[in-house]
Amino acid sequence: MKKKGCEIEAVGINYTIHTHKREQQENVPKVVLKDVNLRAKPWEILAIVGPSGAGKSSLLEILAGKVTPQSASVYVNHKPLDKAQFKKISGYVTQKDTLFPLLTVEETLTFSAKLRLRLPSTELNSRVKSLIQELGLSHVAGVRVGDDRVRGISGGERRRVSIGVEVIHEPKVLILDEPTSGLDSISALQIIDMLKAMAETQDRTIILSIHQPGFRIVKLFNSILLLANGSVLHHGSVDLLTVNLGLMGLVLPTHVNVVEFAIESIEAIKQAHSMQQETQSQLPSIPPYKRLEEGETRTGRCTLQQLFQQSKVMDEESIYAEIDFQDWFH
Ligand SMILES: Nc1ncnc2c1ncn2[C@@H]1O[C@H](COP(=O)(O)OP(=O)(O)OP(=O)(O)O)[C@@H](O)[C@H]1O
Repeated sequence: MKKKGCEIEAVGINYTIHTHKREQQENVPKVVLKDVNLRAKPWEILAIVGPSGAGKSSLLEILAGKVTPQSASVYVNHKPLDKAQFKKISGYVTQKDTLFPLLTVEETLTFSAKLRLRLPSTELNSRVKSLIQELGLSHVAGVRVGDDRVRGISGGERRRVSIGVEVIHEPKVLILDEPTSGLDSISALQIIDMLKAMAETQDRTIILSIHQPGFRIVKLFNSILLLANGSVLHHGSVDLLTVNLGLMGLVLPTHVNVVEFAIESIEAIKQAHSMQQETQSQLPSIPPYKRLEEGETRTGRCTLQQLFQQSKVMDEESIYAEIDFQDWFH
């Protein structure tokens, strides 16, 4: 039987908020997201990265249907998103754990199961037990969750419980805001490892945001979306990010992972973009950038800026296909 999954595609997300500052009479508009496009595939992890304030949480909130932007077209398996339907097939784990501190791990998941599933109690209990095992929480099943004031399970275990609450109904899409925030590197890796297994074994599409992922975590991501000031600077594989940075003259230092390096180099990337835009405007022979469609390839010349934009929709195979690299170096 063919495996089923959910491909998510978002096109043209624009989101502006109006903030009110005490000293100002009027609301001040702030662009949070600007023309954001993304694609997330089943069995894969798409990681949204970028400096603080880049718009990561806002983007996830929009994808999870919690916030409505001014414009966006979201498709699930090439069909326009139906919010009510999407709620049933997705889970959204917020950055902060919102759990009842006095309930045990098992009670917490049972409570969530009763709310979300209409199953006879024996089936419900067995679902909870198998999920506890999958989450690696068997050793603390009977321990209360706790919080900052009430001693309970560890921070990493609490994150797992939060994920468990959102996957009890076996959603095809899982959206997580900073699932590793506040965790040590080992616990963070264990969480991403668990999510990777959830993506690969359960046909799940995982979209998460993350701050400063370590080397071993970065290796587990299938795709990266680099955001800065609400704009996408890269959308594609980790290897493609390394290639693109290299083309901009940004050579990855040894012992620094590419995501960390890209975030540190945001200003240089933006500068390279604007230099390319300038060059482009002075070269009328270069055709204006046109977004490539699936399966379409481009022939002839291409500026660095165009290449970088193309990386939002192309994968490694096609990027090397028919681009004349010589132009950039002469
Ligand atoms: N409801 C809001 N009110 C005021 N400002 C907001 C609101 N929502 C988003 N913003 C602003 O929009 C920008 C993006 O915020 P967002 O939380 O999405 O960024 P982020 O990349 O997730 O940041 P962090 O990594 O620090 O969590 C920030 O400048 C933030 O202050």
